[in-house]
Amino acid sequence: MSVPTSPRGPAAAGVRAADLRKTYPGRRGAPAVTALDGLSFAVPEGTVFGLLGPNGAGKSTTVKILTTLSRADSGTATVAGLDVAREPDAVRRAVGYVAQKPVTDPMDTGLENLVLAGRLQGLARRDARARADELLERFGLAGAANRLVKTYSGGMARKLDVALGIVHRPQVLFLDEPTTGLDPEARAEMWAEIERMAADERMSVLLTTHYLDEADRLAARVAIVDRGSVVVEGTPSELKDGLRGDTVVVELGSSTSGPSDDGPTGARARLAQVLADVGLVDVVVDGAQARGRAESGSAALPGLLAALDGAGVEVVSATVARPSLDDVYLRYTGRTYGSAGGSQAPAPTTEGVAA
Ligand SMILES: Nc1ncnc2c1ncn2[C@@H]1O[C@H](COP(=O)(O)OP(=O)(O)OP(=O)(O)O)[C@@H](O)[C@H]1O
Repeated sequence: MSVPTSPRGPAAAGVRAADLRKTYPGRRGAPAVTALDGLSFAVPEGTVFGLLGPNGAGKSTTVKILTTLSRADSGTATVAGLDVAREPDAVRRAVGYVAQKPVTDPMDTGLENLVLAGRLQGLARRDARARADELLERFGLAGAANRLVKTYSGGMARKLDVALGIVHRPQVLFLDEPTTGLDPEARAEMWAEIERMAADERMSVLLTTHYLDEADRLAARVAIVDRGSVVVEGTPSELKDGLRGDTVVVELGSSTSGPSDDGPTGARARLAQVLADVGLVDVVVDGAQARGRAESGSAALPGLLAALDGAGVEVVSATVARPSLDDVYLRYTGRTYGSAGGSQAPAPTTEGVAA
């Protein structure tokens, strides 16, 4: 789980960030904000790397520095072997960036969008057309090449965004939330394409995502960022295997958050305590779900259900599973990762009991 520190190690051609620090000055008398506080990680060439973290953790600031849109106060970073502070123009040519917001023109066709992007990257008209055709084919958009982008489905439009980001054959691709809002089929297609780009073209991909299953499936390595630094880094398997025992998840009935003398927060705290009392660690109660880890989930379950019953808590279901990246995230940030919206659950709805 270590972060390579050699300035010219095998990771040099991918991405390497070492001890990045960045503070934004406070506006109108507000205190300064430390966005990055010694952040380090390395993306080996030709691999997908997942950068995960709660809102405000410093992911966007990191990507801005690596794509030369912002400068670090201190620390060093290389992208495709190039120093972002000393060789920004070369870095810009070496990277592709697919933002969350579409950059396509909805009133142009897919083909027109791609040809224009190629021309803007300095390709001759013929080469831009050839590259556009190649990318349309590859992303399964050839049949829709001459349709206005505004008629594309969400999945097709997102694929076109990614195609635009790689028109100039970048060595390193920054992908910000590539599948947010896509249906399962479109997500699966996008995943296959991302895997192919990394494997077949030795492209290094830095993925920021709010879907932990996406990071688990796609990323060779992930880093969890919190408060401006990497709190843990490794392969998804390493990180999950690093958590001992099983995860126990209890879905609670609607009566659970019912009347309570000290309100819902007090009810959640007491519920968390019930789980902790039967030996569960890293306990969190979040909405209608309570979870924690036990050395043996199946051994802990009868006692847990009896304790919940004794406390008058209605249980809808209880499951035991191997730890997931959600559990890793919770362990290292102390927060759960929200599902669709992606941010951590707001503090007041979550009640935890530390290990
Ligand atoms: N231009 C800015 N001026 C002042 N503070 C900023 C600026 N940009 C970011 N910040 C602050 O720096 C911290 C890190 O923000 P950053 O956007 O890098 O986090 P993030 O992990 O990308 O979050 P999100 O997932 O919400 O995009 C936050 O506290 C944020 O409010």
